[in-house]
Amino acid sequence: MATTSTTATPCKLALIQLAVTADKQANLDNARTHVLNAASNGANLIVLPECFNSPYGTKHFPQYAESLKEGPSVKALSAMAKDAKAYLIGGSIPEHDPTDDKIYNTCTVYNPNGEIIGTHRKVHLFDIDVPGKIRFQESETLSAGKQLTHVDTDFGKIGIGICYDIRFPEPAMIAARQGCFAMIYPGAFNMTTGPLHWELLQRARAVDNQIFVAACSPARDLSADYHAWGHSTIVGPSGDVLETMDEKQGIIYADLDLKKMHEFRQSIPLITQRRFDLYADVSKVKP
Ligand SMILES: NC(=O)CC(=O)C(=O)O
Repeated sequence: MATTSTTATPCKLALIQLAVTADKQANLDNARTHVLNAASNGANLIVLPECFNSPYGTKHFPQYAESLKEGPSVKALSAMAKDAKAYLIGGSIPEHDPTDDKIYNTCTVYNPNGEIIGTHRKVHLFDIDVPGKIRFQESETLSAGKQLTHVDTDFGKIGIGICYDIRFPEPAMIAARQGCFAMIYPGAFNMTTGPLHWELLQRARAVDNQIFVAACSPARDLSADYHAWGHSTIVGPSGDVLETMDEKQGIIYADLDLKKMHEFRQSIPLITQRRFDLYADVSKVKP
């Protein structure tokens, strides 16, 4: 297992639970106001929700999709990170890739100079059918990403997933074993799966891997087609909820203490107790 640094810069994480509307420019402006607000409160790692610039829905994705090179959202996010002088995990946006003419659910990540340091396309599409509750088929208009994403920051390495990606333990396991100290998921669970699984999955990914896990949702809008659960949450490496919130727009903060994470890993030393003679180390399996 790769080691996670103990001497990294202190990290103050902010999750921004944004109220998303049908007006893309208004969403970008609202994101900017909140990112600068979080930075003025000392946050140096700031996260936006899944689909923060568009309503969440398969019919909306083609309409709101934009190219990362030409579209307004990447430009706006880059300026936000630069002006906030903070790392920014830019939620996700419907991305149109002109090279293959496909649409992806894509998260872009920026350093404090406003440069893109990572791009994650949702790798597990949200295709579910819970009779009488919710049917959602992202694959009607979206294509799946083809790679896992880890970004290097002054705090250490961070793994990125988007929403449904959290249901699959392997990406978090691989990230932790390759030295990431956190997994961050912009996400938008709903009124059926939110109460059942939102917090449980974050705590599971955290406690299995002894890493920080955070998931950042849009605020709930009962006038929209899709009702987000909200409850953006930050979980510590022992599976403890550090901060959480209700369904309304707002910001939560937590100091991510890597020293405490390493102390906890020494108390319960899963890292040295694994039995790779009995099961595979997925972080080493060749695709
Ligand atoms: N919206 C998602 O991608 C996932 C979700 O809501 C769930 O897994 O539940």
